Parts: sequence; C-alpha cells; structure tokens
Amino acid sequence: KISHPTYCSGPFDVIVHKLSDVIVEAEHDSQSQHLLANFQSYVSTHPSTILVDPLPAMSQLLDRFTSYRIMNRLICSPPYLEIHSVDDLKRIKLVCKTRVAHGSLSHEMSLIFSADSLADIHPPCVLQSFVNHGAVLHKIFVVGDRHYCVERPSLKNFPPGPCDRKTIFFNSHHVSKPECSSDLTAMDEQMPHLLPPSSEAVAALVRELRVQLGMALFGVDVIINIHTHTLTVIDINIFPGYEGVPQFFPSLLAYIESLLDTNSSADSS
Ligand SMILES: Nc1ncnc2c1ncn2[C@@H]1O[C@H](COP(=O)(O)OP(=O)(O)OP(=O)(O)O)[C@@H](O)[C@H]1O
Ligand SMILES: [Mg+2]
Repeated sequence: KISHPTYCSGPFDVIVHKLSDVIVEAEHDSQSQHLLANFQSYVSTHPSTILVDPLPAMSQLLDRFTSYRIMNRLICSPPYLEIHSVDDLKRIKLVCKTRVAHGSLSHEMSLIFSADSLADIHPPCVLQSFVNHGAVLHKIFVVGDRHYCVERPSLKNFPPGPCDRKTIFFNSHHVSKPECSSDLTAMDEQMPHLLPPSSEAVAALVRELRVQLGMALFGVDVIINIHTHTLTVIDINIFPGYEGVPQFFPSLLAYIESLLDTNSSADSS
C-alpha cells in the first residue's frame, strides 16, 4: 500500500510498521524491493517523522547469524562446547535452527544428539547448545520502555550422558505456542516448578538489548537452566505476535505519545 501515492502523502508524525515479511521477500521479489525502496525514500525525505523501528535494525533480527552474535555479546563470551573425551562426541545436545529467522521455513528445527548426526543439518544454520530448562519458556515482550513476561510450554529435559537417539525434527510453533501440546514438551518425570526469572534481571536484560538492537518492539525468549539456575537467552524475535499481552495497544500508544512529547519539546527548544 505504501507504493500508492495517497498512502505516501502523509504527513505522518510516527510510523509503526510490520515490514518483516516484506524485508524477507525483498531478497527475491522485485515488488517487495520496490515497496521497501519507496518506504525508505519517504523516511529519508521526512526526517521529522519518527520511525518505529528502523529497517536496518529489524534486518539484524531476520538473520540468526547476526542476532545470535548480538545475543552472545550480552554475556561477552564466544559459544563453545567442551569436548573432554571421544565419548563426549556421543553426548552432545544441540538445537539446529535455520539462519533465516522469519517466515514459515524458519521454524523447522532439529535436535542433534551425536556428532554423527551432524550429517542431518542443512546449512546455513546455527547450532545452539541444548539447555535443560524444565519445559518452561519465558517470553518477554518489549513495547518501548515497558515489557511483559508470559510463560509458554517448551521442549522437555533430555537426560544428560551419552545417548543413541536419532535426530528429532520439529516445528518450533508446535512446541511453544500458548495452547500447544506435544510429546516433546510433556515432561516424563515430576519436575519442581522453577521460579520465574527475577524482574530485576529481566529489566536489565531488556535495557541492554534495547541499546544493542536500537529497537522498541521485539521479543526475547528466555529459559532457566535447571542445573545452574542461570537465565539463558535462546532467541530474539522481531515484532512478535503480542497475543497474551492485553497491555500491548495501551503500551504502544503510551510509547508513541512519549516519542511525540520528546519530539515537540526538542522542536520548541
Ligand atoms: N538452546 C535451547 N535449549 C533448549 N531448548 C531450546 C533452545 N533453543 C530453542 N529451544 C526450544 O525450541 C523452541 C523454539 O526456539 P526458538 O524460539 O529459537 O524458535 P522460533 O521459531 O524463533 O520460535 P518463536 O517464533 O516462537 O520465537 C523454544 O521455545 C524452546 O522450547
Ligand atoms: Mg524466536
């Protein structure tokens, strides 16, 4: 619609958009490229229009190579696997995720249980250590300077030690959507419910991520390691579906108002 002259006329004070699909499609589709170019040119020729969120910042989250590097910078350590003995190669547990982080194919994942099974992966992809977390995912939804935490089902624990399991292929949306139930999320053993992450830790994480990403609307998926109780970020999402967050629209409006206030006081000074 943006390419239509009447939609471009504005003037707009603030633009909130969800162009993630278009950015992904623009890789191979000229109509999407055209739409993005029009959008960018509107933004460049209207510097007083506030854009939530800038396209380059969003693009970072569409590529797991980039977004996982940002995620890792938070704790300032490169990812590594400790391989103490040849036996360790038989007990690795990895989650394999596609490089592209958005769109239907991006949710096709696999769990790898041995070095031999690395033959099952389809690059480009990331391999992340699988962390036992008691099948509870904490989704944090960020809306400007506010954020909300929602609990969701998640992958169950897998016993430590060597195992000869074959690769498990799964679709992430079949394990962590609000109402979904799957064999992969049903815990076999009684697992004491871990405390949710502390609100201070979550607030600090969100603050840091907002700076690193330069974005206002995004989601962070965190789990709690059942062995170390460490808060662990496993994924960052572009403009997530804010279902389960009834405060989304009021918060978005409050955020937009605060942007406009800041803008008008900057104009008058
Ligand atoms: N490192 C990990 N350790 C344990 N479980 C993991 C790990 N990474 C992902 N998972 C499990 O896989 C699910 C999907 O992971 P992820 O959030 O990366 O996928 P996604 O397709 O981006 O999903 P969404 O769009 O809901 O964020 C998580 O909800 C969690 O249950
Ligand atoms: Mg995700």
